[in-house]
Amino acid sequence: MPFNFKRLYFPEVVLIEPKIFEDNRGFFMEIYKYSDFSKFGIRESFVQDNYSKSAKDVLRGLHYQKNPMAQGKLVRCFKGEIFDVVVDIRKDSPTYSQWISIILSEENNLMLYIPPVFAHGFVVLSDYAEVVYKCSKEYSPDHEKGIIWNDPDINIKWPVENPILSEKDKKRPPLKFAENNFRYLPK
Ligand SMILES: Cc1cn([C@H]2C[C@H](O)[C@@H](COP(=O)(O)OP(=O)(O)O[C@H]3O[C@H](C)C(=O)[C@H](O)[C@H]3O)O2)c(=O)[nH]c1=O
Repeated sequence: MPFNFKRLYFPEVVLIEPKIFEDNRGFFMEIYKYSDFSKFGIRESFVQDNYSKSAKDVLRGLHYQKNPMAQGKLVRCFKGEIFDVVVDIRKDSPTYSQWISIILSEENNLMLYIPPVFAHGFVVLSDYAEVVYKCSKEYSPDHEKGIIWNDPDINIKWPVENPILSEKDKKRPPLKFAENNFRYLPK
């Protein structure tokens, strides 16, 4: 099995370590394979790939898309290092408004699977970070929503005090006013 899957504190969120094949030329790794992922329960088909480059201290997030365009994401940081954050925004979830973080980096090659009912964001720790991620639904501006990065009700311990944000992200609402119809469906 070329992947090692590990469920995190939110059991729906999965950390994936690809198997790296190194030789005198360099390295090779599979970064997604439907048959292995679906065996582990990640059965979503991905329909869009995204790629962003950000400078140090840039914070992108917290974002999600509303149903029926809610996006599952498979996130990788292949250049640099990011502090990646996932927030449970299901109002009926026992872990509602809680958050987890993981370092994704060029060094650790880790990937994060985030199901559609979580908000996602990251802040860049290295000089630059390049992030690619697969999405299980296409981008839909009409369904695109966000939550303010420093919402006191979530209280994320970001490792960057004054992050660089888009104008749009500066004006995101707090979680309590964030529109979503996600429901908690225990595994
Ligand atoms: C997300 C997206 C954006 N765009 C356009 C819309 C804007 O004109 C421009 C920048 O978009 P935005 O500022 O929303 O990009 P990010 O802040 O990197 O958004 C992403 O940041 C966090 C980390 C996420 O998890 C989401 O995948 C996504 O929301 O690209 C598109 O054309 N297609 C897309 O799929």
